Amino acid sequence: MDHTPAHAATTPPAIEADSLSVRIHRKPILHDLGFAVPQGRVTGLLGPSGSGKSTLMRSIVGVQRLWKGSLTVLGRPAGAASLRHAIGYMTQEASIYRDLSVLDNVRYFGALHGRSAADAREAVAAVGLADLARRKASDLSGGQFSRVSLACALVGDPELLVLDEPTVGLDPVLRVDLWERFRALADGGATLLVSSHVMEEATRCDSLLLLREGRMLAQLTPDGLRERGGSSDLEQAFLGIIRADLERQAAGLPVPTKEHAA
Ligand SMILES: Nc1ncnc2c1ncn2[C@@H]1O[C@H](COP(=O)(O)OP(=O)(O)OP(=O)(O)O)[C@@H](O)[C@H]1O
Repeated sequence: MDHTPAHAATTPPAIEADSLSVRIHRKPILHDLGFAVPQGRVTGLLGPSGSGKSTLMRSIVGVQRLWKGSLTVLGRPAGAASLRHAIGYMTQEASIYRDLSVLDNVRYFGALHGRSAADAREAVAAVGLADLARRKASDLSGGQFSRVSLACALVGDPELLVLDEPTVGLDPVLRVDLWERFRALADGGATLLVSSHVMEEATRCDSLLLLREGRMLAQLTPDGLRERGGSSDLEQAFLGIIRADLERQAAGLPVPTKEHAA
């Protein structure tokens, strides 16, 4: 199904990177990335463990210092103070208050964005925690805990949602519910950047960014991935692209870093 909104071709990208490099403790982590995340769509950020997904997300939300290149988010440099209310960010390690209830956590984050108690209840329900709204966060399971964190990112109704592995540890039914919610948010105009290890989730995205060892292997659609990777199975297709990249490296050919497809 084509989820491309009619305005997508004419609107500027929500996120644009040009020759972006990041070092941590002088160690190069992201290498000369060039890509564009379209507005009002769901973009999946996929890559093996350690490929740099979280580092890239931290760069986008403005908590990671850039070394070289540029990173523009909603038309402003990443990290600009004015972006604070426009971005919802869910980290891998849930950052919520353990001594507050589920609802109070979400109300607190909602209040920072001027949202009402009703908005907080709605966000709690959206992540399937309505029955546990009064439970203290410290008494939740790991999966429930991370869902509170997701509700905190959703409650501000931000223009851009950056979600670092939001479906890890969730049962399949809730996983499907959440992807439907992400789709509805994008249909309403929000931009979502969602990282995942699970290639099956890539089918739910409009656009995919494939990272490996800090380099952008490709930016394409799920169909483009199947075609370029030579398999209808997305996992196999990703492996096909990695193999082709390794062969290119072994042959001493230049390594592509910039992708502006999809
Ligand atoms: N604070 C740090 N100090 C040193 N190296 C770091 C630091 N943070 C990240 N790295 C390194 O940067 C690389 C990318 O890490 P990152 O967490 O961005 O990957 P990831 O794709 O999100 O991995 P995962 O899927 O396992 O969460 C890894 O090699 C990691 O060891």
